[in-house]
Amino acid sequence: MATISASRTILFSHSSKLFFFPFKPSPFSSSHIPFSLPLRFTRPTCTLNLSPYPSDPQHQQHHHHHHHQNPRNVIEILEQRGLLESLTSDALRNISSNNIGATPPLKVYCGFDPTAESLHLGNLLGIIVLSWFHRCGHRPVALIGGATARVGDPSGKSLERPQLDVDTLEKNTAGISSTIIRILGGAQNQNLGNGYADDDNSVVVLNNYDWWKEFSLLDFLKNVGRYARVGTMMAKESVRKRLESEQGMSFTEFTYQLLQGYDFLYLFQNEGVSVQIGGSDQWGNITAGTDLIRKILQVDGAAYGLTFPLLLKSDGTKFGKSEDGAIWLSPNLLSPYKFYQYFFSVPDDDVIRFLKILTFLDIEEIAQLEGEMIKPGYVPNTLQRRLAEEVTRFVHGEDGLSEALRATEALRPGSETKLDWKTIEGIAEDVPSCSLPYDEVLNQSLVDLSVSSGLFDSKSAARRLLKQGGVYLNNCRVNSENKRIEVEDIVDGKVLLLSAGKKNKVLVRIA
Ligand SMILES: Nc1ncnc2c1ncn2[C@@H]1O[C@H](COP(=O)(O)OP(=O)(O)OP(=O)(O)O)[C@@H](O)[C@H]1O
Ligand SMILES: N[C@@H](Cc1ccc(O)cc1)C(=O)O
Repeated sequence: MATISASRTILFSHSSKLFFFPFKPSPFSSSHIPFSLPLRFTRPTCTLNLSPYPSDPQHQQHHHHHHHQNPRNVIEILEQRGLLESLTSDALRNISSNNIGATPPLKVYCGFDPTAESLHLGNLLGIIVLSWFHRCGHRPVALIGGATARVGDPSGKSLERPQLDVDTLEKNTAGISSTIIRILGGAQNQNLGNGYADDDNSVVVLNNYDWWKEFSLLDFLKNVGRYARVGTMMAKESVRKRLESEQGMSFTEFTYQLLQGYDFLYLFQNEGVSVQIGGSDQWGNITAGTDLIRKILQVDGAAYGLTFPLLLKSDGTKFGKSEDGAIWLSPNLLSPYKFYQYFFSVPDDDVIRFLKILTFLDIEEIAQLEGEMIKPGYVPNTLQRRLAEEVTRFVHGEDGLSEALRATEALRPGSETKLDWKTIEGIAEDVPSCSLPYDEVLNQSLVDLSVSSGLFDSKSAARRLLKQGGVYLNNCRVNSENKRIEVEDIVDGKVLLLSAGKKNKVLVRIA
């Protein structure tokens, strides 16, 4: 919670200064005063593997020599893994080779509109691509679209987005920034005080509301709108599609591409950002930015766009938030256990593709795993387990992964893992549950509770299984027929888990 409220205060506390025009010609000028202090979150080098190789130390050693001799290019890596759809210019390949001394690091940005409380698996691709740039020595910048979320991106949407109120936007912004910081910056190491600690590992998080809130309509029309051609704007897929639809398109949504376009120009000029990345549906908005930079700043070939393909399920549908069962990245909306389970059960057909796109495992190692999959004696779900571990660790950290593993083990039929509150919470949704008042649980006989909680239909059935040693309380076998519930049986004073045999479980919550 501390993280969320801290980043929230800072994200909204800037007093932006007025816009100044004309634009400065050089994006790399160091004399500019930023409109607002960006947040930089630093993590120590020891926890972040900045090499384009996996975190496995053996592998790193193995590749170390080769790595120095033949530094790898982030664009090649993305291409190899199925993470590259389009580039605005092939010249980006040349300037993005691994920068050990050779070329200066690039600043790369990806924007996220706070239209939901949490990011989802589709949005994770942007974070992963930012992380690949980071691992190859470049600087990632995450932009929260506090302003653009008020307008609504028509890209890939057949209907106008609903208007969000300010409270919702702020809540969403807090949630999304804390996720990005947790994943890319390491929340426990965030450096809230001295914003400009400019070391290699810092992750910058900005909010575009900071520059849009003071921008007057007349200034916008004069300094941005004048350079945008309506014909070009109408030709964007996001606009064409919508104009064909019955609902049409509002002027507000029509201007979205110029807001995102100007963001790129702003970041290019004030933050030295020269690359924008996004899903393939963002192509129109990204090129709006490179166009504005060319026309307004009169610089050619200095700003680049890169898109990645949308992540699809094997049935061809997109991972998003609108359909049910969204894979949320926030542990408040989807427990690390559930998140882990999702990847543990992906079909064999998807697992290799997902390992390439969603993990940082070496491509050679993935090829080797693929080979094992078709060998006789392959234990089903071995690759899924690896996938689930890697993705859960990246998104929820080592703690989140062990929480997921503990819950998985606790739910295994016949498990005897000792249960703590966190583990029980993690599995709660997967087990039927009931609520009973404290005094109907404490001092009750286990036989009575097994019936009142719905685990058994009758006391005689409960007694029979108890005698056979088939009844478990919090995953421990109960040996006495006369067992009564004691204070310490109620985990954290809130909950206990009853099991009949290896599979039937019921969670008793204190009402
Ligand atoms: N499945 C995906 N694969 C890759 N990128 C995605 C995916 N889903 C969303 N994105 C990226 O994240 C951006 C933000 O998506 P956003 O959250 O606005 O929409 P969504 O959740 O995809 O929409 P929907 O509400 O239709 O499910 C998209 O513009 C896209 O670039
Ligand atoms: N339009 C992007 C978010 C975004 C917002 C502002 C930007 O400058 C860049 C990207 C999306 O819908 O995901």
